[in-house]
Amino acid sequence: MQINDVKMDLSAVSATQYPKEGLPEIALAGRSNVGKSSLINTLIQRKSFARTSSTPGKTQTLNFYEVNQKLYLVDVPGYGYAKVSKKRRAEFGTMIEEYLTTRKVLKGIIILVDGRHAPSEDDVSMYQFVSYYKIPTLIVATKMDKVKKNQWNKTVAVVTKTLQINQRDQLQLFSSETKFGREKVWQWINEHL
Ligand SMILES: Nc1nc2c(ncn2[C@@H]2O[C@H](COP(=O)(O)OP(=O)(O)OP(=O)(O)O)[C@@H](O)[C@H]2O)c(=O)[nH]1
Ligand SMILES: [Mg+2]
Repeated sequence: MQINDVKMDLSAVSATQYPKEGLPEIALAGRSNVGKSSLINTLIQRKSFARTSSTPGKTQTLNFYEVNQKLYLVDVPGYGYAKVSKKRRAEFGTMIEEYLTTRKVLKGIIILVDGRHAPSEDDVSMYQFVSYYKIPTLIVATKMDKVKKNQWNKTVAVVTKTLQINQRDQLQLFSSETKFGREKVWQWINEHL
């Protein structure tokens, strides 16, 4: 997809701060440091529009990025970050849950997992949560530039089995380094708006 226009619209921690429900939204979730903000930058072809960091816990609010005046990509804070206090983690949980369960214009969610490892318990919980609410989901296994090509089938098998991906959802291998999978992710997004 060609990107003509991106705007970082706003950051929100609760429903009163979300943008008015004009455009469809696609959210990105996953463990801290898995590469959510990097995926957004790859999709919109900007190097560091969404702020990324090698230190986990960079994204701490729901960040709404408006693309081509057509949709919002919503960067969600990462889960499973051990250094965040229990209280803070509970607040994050509430913020993410509120967004995912109440947002009418949410059309789909992209859950990122690290293609180098089996999905974690947190990943499994997250996927079960969105499946329960029947939110259309694309699983993206990222950092595939770090996985040898002859292991890619194994990544597909392990991620599919661990998450028990159901038939209405899809899995896409991806790399923000090489941009592998970018068009396929856009295709899924466009099919779900
Ligand atoms: N090799 C490689 N590194 C990646 C890839 N995607 C992200 N990274 C690196 O992983 C680190 C974390 O990336 P972010 O995009 O900030 O991760 P995030 O999921 O937004 O993290 P939080 O905001 O903390 O939840 C950075 O150092 C990125 O450069 C990828 O596809 N390949
Ligand atoms: Mg981030």
